[in-house]
Amino acid sequence: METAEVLELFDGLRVADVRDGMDWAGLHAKGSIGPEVTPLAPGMRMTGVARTLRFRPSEKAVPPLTPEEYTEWAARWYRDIYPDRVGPTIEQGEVIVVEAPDIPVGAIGSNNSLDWHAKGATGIVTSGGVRDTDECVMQGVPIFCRYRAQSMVQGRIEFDALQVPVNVCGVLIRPGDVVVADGDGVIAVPIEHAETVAKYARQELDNDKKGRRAIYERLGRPLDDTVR
Ligand SMILES: O=C([O-])CC(=O)C(=O)O
Ligand SMILES: [Mg+2]
Repeated sequence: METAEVLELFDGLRVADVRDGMDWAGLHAKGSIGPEVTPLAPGMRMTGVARTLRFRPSEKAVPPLTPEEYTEWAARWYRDIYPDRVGPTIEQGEVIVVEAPDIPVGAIGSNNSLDWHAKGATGIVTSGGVRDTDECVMQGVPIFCRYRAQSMVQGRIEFDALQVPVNVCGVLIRPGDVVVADGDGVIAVPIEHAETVAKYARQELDNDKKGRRAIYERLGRPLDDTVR
């Protein structure tokens, strides 16, 4: 299925609707990432097709270096050990899904998140940490993460793999799966179930709109997009 088709299928669906669609498809135990992964700021939401990335802890010792030497050494880490492999590959409508080791590193920051968004990513989800968070919130690129972290990657984590099945807090996400995220968290839909899940998610959303619209009308409350 083309990414544009997936985006159309899931357009406007809330995480709650997609969760319901997964249940209708018999996938009760699948897809929902736990409440430890949250949006960086209220109101962030995204839908897209997964492009996956995995980082791993580094076993390399940081040698004794002068601050001047450190500048060169740190640049080399980006060049040789932690190159941005995902940036050049991003296509419009993708969510960047990052499996990161459980160590306090801000592998996602205001720079790479904005760059990936400019290249077409609708947002980012990571099992790891984010830094520059005030700037990330100001920039408004949807980011869903498990924690905030201060440290840079050098001496701590390495690039491991691109476009492999990843584990995000116990949920398997494969390249090409559908990822939907909003204030309720993040859910991943196996691409082979996308049509069925979206169909019944839409049924739930339509029913919900109808029900809430009737309450709005009873209250004389002006209609908004959530009930139209
Ligand atoms: O440099 C990094 O790897 C993370 C970061 O702070 C940014 O992208 O702004
Ligand atoms: Mg930064």
